[in-house]
Amino acid sequence: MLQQVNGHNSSPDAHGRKRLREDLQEFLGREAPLHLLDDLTKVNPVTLETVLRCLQARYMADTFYTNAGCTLVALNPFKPVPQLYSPELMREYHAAPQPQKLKPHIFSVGEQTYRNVKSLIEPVNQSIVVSGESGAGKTWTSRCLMKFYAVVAASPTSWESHKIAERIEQRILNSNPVMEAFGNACTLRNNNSSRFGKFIQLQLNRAQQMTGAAVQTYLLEKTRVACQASSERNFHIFYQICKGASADERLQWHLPEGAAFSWLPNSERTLEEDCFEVTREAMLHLGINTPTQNNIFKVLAGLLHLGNIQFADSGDEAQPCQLMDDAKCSFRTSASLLWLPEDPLLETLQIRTIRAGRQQQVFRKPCSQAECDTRRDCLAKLVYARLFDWLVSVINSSICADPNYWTTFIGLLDVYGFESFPDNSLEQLCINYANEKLQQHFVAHYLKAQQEEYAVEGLEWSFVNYQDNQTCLDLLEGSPISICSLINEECRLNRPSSAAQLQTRIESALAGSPCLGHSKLSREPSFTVLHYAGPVRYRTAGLVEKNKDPVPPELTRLLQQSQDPLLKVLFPADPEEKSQEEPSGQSRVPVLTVVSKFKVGLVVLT
Ligand SMILES: Nc1ncnc2c1ncn2[C@@H]1O[C@H](COP(=O)(O)OP(=O)(O)OP(=O)(O)O)[C@@H](O)[C@H]1O
Repeated sequence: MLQQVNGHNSSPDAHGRKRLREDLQEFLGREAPLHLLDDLTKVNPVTLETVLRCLQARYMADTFYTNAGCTLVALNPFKPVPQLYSPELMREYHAAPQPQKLKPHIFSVGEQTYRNVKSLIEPVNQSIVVSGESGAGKTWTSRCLMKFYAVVAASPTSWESHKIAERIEQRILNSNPVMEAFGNACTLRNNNSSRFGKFIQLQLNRAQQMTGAAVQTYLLEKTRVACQASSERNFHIFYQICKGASADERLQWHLPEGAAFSWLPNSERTLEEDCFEVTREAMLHLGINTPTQNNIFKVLAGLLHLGNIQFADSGDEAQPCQLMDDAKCSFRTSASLLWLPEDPLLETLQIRTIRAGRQQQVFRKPCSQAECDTRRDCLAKLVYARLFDWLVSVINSSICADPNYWTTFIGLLDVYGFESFPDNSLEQLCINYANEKLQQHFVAHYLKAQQEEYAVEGLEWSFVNYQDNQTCLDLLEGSPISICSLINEECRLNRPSSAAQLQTRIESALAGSPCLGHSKLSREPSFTVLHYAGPVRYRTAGLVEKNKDPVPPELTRLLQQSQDPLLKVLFPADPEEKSQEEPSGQSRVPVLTVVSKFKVGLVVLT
């Protein structure tokens, strides 16, 4: 954020403050209404108040887009706005000699990006970064841009190629409802919150027609399958099948009306996202036929029943925990829907196998009640995450163009927005880390672009004190010690460590960072990061375990035994696989943690 323009110092003296106040009064008392200012660079003086007053005035006048130099600020109208995204308007921006001279709009950004790809002698790929906090409207905006390109980048010549293009565009648009059904959920901030990040590559041929697309996803919040914060929901698809299944399907999937599932909280609330038919239709267009769809929904129903399985404490460490009486039916139903043999399923949930010693002897250790629950949850997360990845690959194979048929691309980046909940864990840490990276990228490129523009125009300028978030990034990912490295180290050392010890380690090793706040008032062990968008308190309990994301090999092997056609694809038998019993305490564990994988993804992205 620029803090000084047109001669106002960032830390003015008394005289400077008086002048700033006068200028502020003059600006706010101007005759020309504030809502007519369509570029925030015309706001003078630039203060938080003047910028917000300008945006507020435009919002009140139903004007939701405002330029800020080369950036577009989009306000979420939170209501349908007629004609704001009509095909006629798309064509108007597309046909305009200078779209940037029209009213600020997402279509203006879309069109300029399109022309940037087109006009250059050497084709150069372009990307649009859609950023903002959760609920700001990023997914909506990305969807609008995809619709825009589906209209303007489709100008085939013959009728036949017109039909082909239509199919491609329609398929690309159909990827949205499918990915949202499986990857979005209702959170405290947003009824349709994306629980994964995505980068969509819209592929263009030499004639600038859209010939295909590819989707890359980042870090699906798979923990949501088995654990939902209060007042939040599981992924939409679970509600869709429970609410939208026909009587026949209910019978097949064992989903009688009014059945209670502990992994389906707040199902009495009906959202517009509970649209099963739309998802099915879109899946069909993407080439996922009805039998395969039914297979997917049957497996999901199996996971819902799995969530109703409870174990009773055995009271004796040497004895496995047994199923609670009222969970036996859910257990059998789940086993049958997942087409898994009952005894091995039960045993895998109850008993851990450990290899230890020189001879790599195999020990079988009954799990505690809590460990049984963890293994049950792990099984569900494993199935759901593989299913999601498989869907993305199916979508890609349906929409991706042959590399010979495209030369350039327009990228749309829609990552999860900045999050701060009462309870924040590894998911929020990764999400907010990604947002810090984007913010840094944005600031660096925005200021660079502005300076280049000023230089071309021969203007003299003086930038001071823009909000640099490097110190926060150093705290999160810096070398040699950062929050990420400390959490990774705990995973690597694989030593028993309490949440309180992790807090102490972070606080002492990173005490010098101005971005590490104190969580003195917090009862639970935690640490606070002062992000560019505000402070967030992260609970340390469970961080290391989530970062390891351990999958007991017995669970994978069990799923490889399934006779279900879909699970056979998701968990193919691997004859080469070495014996993979859980390593004993002294053995090395894989160092590829959730955080390190996520970091690699971010590096590739930026
Ligand atoms: N331009 C718009 N016009 C009308 N409604 C909108 C618009 N943009 C967003 N909304 C409304 O706001 C809701 C939240 O928007 P969206 O899901 O795009 O947020 P997001 O930034 O992607 O959030 P998250 O990071 O949680 O995924 C939408 O479901 C929709 O109801």
